[in-house]
Amino acid sequence: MVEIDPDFIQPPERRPKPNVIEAENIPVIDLSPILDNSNNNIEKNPLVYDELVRKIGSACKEWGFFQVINHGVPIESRERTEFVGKKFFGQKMEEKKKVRRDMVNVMGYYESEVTKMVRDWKEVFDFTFEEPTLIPASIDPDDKEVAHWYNQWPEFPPEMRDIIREYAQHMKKLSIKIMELIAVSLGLPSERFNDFFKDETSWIRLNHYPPCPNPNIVLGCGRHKDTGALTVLAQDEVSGLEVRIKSDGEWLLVKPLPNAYIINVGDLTQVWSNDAYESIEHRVILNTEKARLSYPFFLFPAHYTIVEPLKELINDENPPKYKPYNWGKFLVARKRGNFMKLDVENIHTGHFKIT
Ligand SMILES: O=C(O)CCC(=O)C(=O)O
Ligand SMILES: [Fe+2]
Repeated sequence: MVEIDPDFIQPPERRPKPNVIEAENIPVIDLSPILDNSNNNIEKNPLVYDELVRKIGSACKEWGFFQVINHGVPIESRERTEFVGKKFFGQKMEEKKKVRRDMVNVMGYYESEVTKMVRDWKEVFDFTFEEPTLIPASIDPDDKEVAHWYNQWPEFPPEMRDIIREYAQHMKKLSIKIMELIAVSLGLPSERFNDFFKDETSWIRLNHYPPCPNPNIVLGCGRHKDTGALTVLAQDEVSGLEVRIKSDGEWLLVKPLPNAYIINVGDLTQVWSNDAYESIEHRVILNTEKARLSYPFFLFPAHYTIVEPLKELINDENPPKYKPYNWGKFLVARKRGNFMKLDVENIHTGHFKIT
């Protein structure tokens, strides 16, 4: 057996099972009724829209995630993103480290991510959507000073900046469309969430998981939930994403469906909906032969957003299940936690739960 750095080794209860089970029945939702140029669009066919909303609502409730097809994102943009991502990660470490992230430049390359206090077998590249992104300067609740996040664009491949920027626009558009469907499915006006994203802190990550000599005791990404409103995730043809389904707590592998996107309900949607919808735990398993690339877009609101269950969704019978929290301060604390290595657990949404 090849020696593995102990920082990567998962405790026995978090290791992958020897027999991977493929998920069946994951909802696959056809978004063609809401495409700009659809023949079947909502004005022409309200029943089709109602059916779409019903499917989204039930996928959010029963699963906390689903896949979408006919989503309107041009396949060329996705392919170009995957191509430049592979080119970037294929470089020598010394080149990649030129754009390595640190406490000040939180965007860029990184190879030492930690999830739940164990190192992930992966390297990442992070890009913020708005340049610059406004963010609190510190975690101190009384400190009103604002700082800025900028991207660190690599020299190679030179076309990466334009390709990722274009792709990010498609991700934003798709994620807002899905938030609109989620809003309607909760009985709210479709644009109910939109103002939260005016000065958004959304970002894109490229995840590269190299083959691993011992995938039985190591994970590409440890179990976690995504903290934002929702995640729009693309994966290449190599499988690895597992989700922990709600009905029986079993880990199931999400087989790649060509050109589909995986949508994860995030913790924010859970809080806004006062637990009507729940975020889902997921992780990434590895294999000994093939590298894998995935690239999530994390839809995050403006830093000054006070996150709390929506007033329309709470009442005497259904009181708020979360204390309000400031999104920017939370985000800064999380980013800081990323540098605090293996001895402390990172802040998470559960800290605001009213018990
Ligand atoms: O690689 C994947 O499929 C999932 C990655 C992920 O969960 C994340 O980056 O938050
Ligand atoms: Fe995730």
